[in-house]
Amino acid sequence: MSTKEYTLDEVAKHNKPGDFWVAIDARVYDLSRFMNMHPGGVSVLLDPEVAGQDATEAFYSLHRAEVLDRPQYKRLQIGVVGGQKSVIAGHVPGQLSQVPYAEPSWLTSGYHSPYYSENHRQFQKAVRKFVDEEIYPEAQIKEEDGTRVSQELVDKMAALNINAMRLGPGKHLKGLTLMNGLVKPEEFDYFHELILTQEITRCGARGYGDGLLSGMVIGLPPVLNFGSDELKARIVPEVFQGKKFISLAISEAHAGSDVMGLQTTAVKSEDGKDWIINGTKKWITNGVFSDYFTVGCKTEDGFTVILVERGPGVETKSIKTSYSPSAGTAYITFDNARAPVGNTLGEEGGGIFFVRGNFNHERWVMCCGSARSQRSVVEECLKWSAQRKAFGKPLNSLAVIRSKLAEMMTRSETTQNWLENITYQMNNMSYKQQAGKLAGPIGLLKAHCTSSAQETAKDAVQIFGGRGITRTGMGRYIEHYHRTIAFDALLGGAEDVLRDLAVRQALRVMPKNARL
Ligand code: HEM
Repeated sequence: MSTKEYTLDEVAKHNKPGDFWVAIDARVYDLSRFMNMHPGGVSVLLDPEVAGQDATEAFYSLHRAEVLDRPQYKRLQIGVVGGQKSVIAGHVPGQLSQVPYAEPSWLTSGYHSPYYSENHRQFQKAVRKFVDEEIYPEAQIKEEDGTRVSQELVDKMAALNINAMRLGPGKHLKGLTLMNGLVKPEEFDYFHELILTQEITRCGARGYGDGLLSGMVIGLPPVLNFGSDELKARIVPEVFQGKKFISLAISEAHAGSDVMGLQTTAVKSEDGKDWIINGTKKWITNGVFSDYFTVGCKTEDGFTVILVERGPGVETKSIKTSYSPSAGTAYITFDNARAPVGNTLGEEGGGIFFVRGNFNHERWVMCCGSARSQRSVVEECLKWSAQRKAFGKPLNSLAVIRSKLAEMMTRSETTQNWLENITYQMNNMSYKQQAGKLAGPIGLLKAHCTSSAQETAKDAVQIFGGRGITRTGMGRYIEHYHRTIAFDALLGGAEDVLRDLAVRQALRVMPKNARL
């Protein structure tokens, strides 16, 4: 970047087509050649208040700050304005946002929390830096072009054991070096995992985010918890190391939340050595590029979960959903596909219990993501309503806008605070206690998260207007959020089903002698 100094008077001399400069935030840009390619056209630039002038306000009311970080535009800068300092705070990788409500209170200066230790804080810093530098840039590209996460990034995540940490605390972390030794495996808890999930969510690329091995997050725990020792020794390390990919294959065209209505069958071969699997699975995240599938099947004794390896009889094809194909969402067909009986996860016929248990963790992870992305929407709306002028005043001078902001902030804060309470319970309960006591609250929290997220998405589009439905430019985050918000509300159980689950669980423990 050139640091050659110019005065505003010098800049003002270059105000014609072919010889055109502007100053933006104390930096001088030569747009002489670019102006004919400018996506916003030439005429806006030739406005006497822009041509050769300090166009900072005009620029930031029409472009995201990141535009100037793109390499092709960075090189348009020829120097700086002498005696002026750049004041616009763009995003600095690894740093916390200073916008109110843009960070959870535990990360906001002057606030306190009983839940997070100094180690959590160090961990958050390291994860944010990694996400901002390594994941965020790739996420923006791949969400658009639809290709899957790069092997290079998967390898970097594996080197820090991020893949293993995304499965939460537990024996699977034993002996691993986590985040270059920042946290000891035995000290890693659900708050570390919450941090990891929330930091990754900040990328704001919903399809790519799911493509970033979320199939592993939900598909590997049944192997870890219920696979034979031989199976675990073979599968788990190669998945953690990012050499092989796995997904959870439960839902079908015939049934989603109604797990007992599934139709895929598994019968034993004549010699009793193999399962023979027939049926289909739909909406399987990461299925397109998975090597392994944790498959829910109807068997003689009920519902059995089997690890099926990609091979003869297993076909996957991409389903076009409203988010990016980089998620690898698949339709899967099993036509006489085989899996050794040793690949049975848990007891034959007993699959429903641990699939339900597995759902708790999956839903909690989704709550972590939902709470964080709502917060990012609040930040976008606070910034936009401060910089956008309507009727000669900033948008936030309108009471109706402030009222929407208040609702959004409330929803974002309630979800995070409830989530932290549940996370604390998880830290202090055994897996079995969690399955018994937290299925209802987690179901309720997830339904709350996703319904409030949908309200927030709707409000954000109103605040951003046309930009909220435009895939590029100022509203791109909001457009994406609004387009993809329904995913959270469906994946891992539909809202009504989860609310009902919570109420039924509460009714089960109602004291028989309770009276008004
Ligand atoms: C370094 C200088 C500039 C660069 C690199 C630049 C680049 C861009 C780009 C990439 C877009 C497409 C929309 C987006 O991705 O955000 C755009 C749109 C636009 N630009 Fe610029 N621009 C520059 C300066 C200016 C200035 C000084 C004005 C003055 C008013 C201006 C007015 C506009 C307008 C009106 C649009 C259309 C916005 C919309 O569709 O909402 N640009 N510009």
